Amino acid sequence: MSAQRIDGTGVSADVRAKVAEAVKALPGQPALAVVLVGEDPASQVYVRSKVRLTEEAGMVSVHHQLPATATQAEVEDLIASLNADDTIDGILLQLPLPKGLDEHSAIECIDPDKDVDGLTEVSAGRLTLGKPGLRPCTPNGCVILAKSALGEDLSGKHVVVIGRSILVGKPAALLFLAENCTVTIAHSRTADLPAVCRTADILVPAVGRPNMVKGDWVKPGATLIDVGINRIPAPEKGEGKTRLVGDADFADCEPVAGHITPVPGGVGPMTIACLLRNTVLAACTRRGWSMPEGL
Ligand SMILES: Nc1nc2c(c(=O)[nH]1)N[C@@H](CN(C=O)c1ccc(C(=O)N[C@@H](CCC(=O)O)C(=O)O)cc1)CN2
Repeated sequence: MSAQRIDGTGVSADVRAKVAEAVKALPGQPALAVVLVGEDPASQVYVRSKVRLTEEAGMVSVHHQLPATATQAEVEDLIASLNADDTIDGILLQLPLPKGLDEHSAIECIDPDKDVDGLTEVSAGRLTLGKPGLRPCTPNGCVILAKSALGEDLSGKHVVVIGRSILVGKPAALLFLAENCTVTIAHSRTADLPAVCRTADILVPAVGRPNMVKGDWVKPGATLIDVGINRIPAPEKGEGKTRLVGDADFADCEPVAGHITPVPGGVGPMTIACLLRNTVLAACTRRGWSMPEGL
């Protein structure tokens, strides 16, 4: 038996369609400001997608580009001006920042009510305390994909998240906990990692190590939500060519798992869909609009 593939591209398109429907019913247009510092090619691609998909969902998108030589003060002054701009509902600072800039300090400048990435300390605190707030996009996407495979009720499932990053691992663990899952966070110092992974009903590798999770790390029938998006050399495609792979060895895990996300086309597209959803939620909260149903 081979695992059923979880179609992240399709699920993310459904989320974006719901966002677009919700936007039509609002009394005004939510606005997202995207800040890109420097010219990292991957970040440029992601920012272009964010701008295009924000507009396709019927929202306003404002793109701010700063040079790689921008100072910490210039980045933080721009964020402060976006905080003060009442027409802006969401602020996204594209990561990573160029070397020499302090990401944490810059993120902390974002008004938590406009923090559509869910990365400020206030957003993290709200998530930890189970209070309403804006949730980090990639982890939110993981939960939505798990539900698309297993149904709305994830309670009692044992989730093993591999990785403890602030962007994915820790918030993913908290989001699955909020779904009444039993959660284990595994990491580089975890003893007998394969054995821990084999206890998971839902396995969420988020470490950025290509093909690390092997088939014999997966409990038969388990759901594998692969957060890793790693570019590796692909000499079979020609000299200098590359391809994307996840943190799980797909060919090895697919015969064992019950459901599995591919890379590309799994968790990645959910990140932007959840960002658009957060932009609507931020606009509704800030402007006192009632929250659209079904979002
Ligand atoms: N401020 C943030 N910066 C970054 C985040 C984030 O959530 N907030 N996440 C990543 C990059 N990212 C969005 O910004 C992102 C990554 C991947 C994808 C995606 O759809 N990937 C495709 C493959 C794309 C390709 O061919 O390269 C897939 O997995 O199918 C979307 C968004 C780091 N920075």
